[in-house]
Amino acid sequence: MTSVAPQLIGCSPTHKSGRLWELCADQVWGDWLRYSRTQRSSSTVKSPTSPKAQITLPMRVFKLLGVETMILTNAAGGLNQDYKVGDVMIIKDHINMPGFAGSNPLVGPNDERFGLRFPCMSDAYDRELCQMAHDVAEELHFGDFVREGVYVVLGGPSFETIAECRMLHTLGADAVGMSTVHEVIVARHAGMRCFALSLISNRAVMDYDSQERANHEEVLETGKLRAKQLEKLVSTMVARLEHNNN
Ligand SMILES: O=P(O)(O)O[C@@H]1C[C@H](O)[C@@H](CO)O1
Ligand SMILES: Nc1nc2[nH]cnc2c(=O)[nH]1
Repeated sequence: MTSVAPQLIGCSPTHKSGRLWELCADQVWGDWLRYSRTQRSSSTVKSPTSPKAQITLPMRVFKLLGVETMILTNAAGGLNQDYKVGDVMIIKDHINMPGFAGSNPLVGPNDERFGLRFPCMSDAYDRELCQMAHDVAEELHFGDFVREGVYVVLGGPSFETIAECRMLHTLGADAVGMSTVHEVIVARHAGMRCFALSLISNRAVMDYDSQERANHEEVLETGKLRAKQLEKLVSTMVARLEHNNN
């Protein structure tokens, strides 16, 4: 899901134990399966066990564990021409491109225990947490590589064509990737606060004369270069959140 593991906030060490995780996953998963079997036998309602519902199941498990705030990270290609490889983008908003074609993790029967049938997404990324990230970045002297922008998700796993990159940039996206948005939609549906960062691991190729080619090796290399600083940024935010909660 992410190049740097998603951070769990507000969870005691016991909560992170594998066994408890399995129990919660079993419970949620079992409920889903039972529910979808009933729905299938009595109507034409779509099964909730779509791939997107499956990959976002951990968000619901986090919710059941009492997690209130989600911090997610990803690697993304930079569409914004001012961005450099190694920049870190605070995600202020997203474009759910698969959603335009009806692929949304919430497609299927709505489980009212988690949230509304039609959840709002205009407040998907918590503004207070974005501001906290800017403040922490300044304090850590990371200001010169921390940005804020719009993330667009595509289905992957192929990287984009030049025409696609140009189109995405025109649509208002600053970075393009393959994850995070589905998790944020499910987390917001369940009422969790969300904050997300993109590491700009490569430049999206926008020019037919360019010799640049998106490749996974560069993504991994950039991830290694910034890992320590990203860890510092996120762990400082977590400490501040814990302090503010006490
Ligand atoms: O952090 P994510 O998982 O979004 O990373 C992107 C998608 C692929 O895993 C990888 C491609 O290089 O980067
Ligand atoms: N779709 C997409 N995902 C990425 N993940 C890291 N870099 C990229 C990219 O250029 N495009």
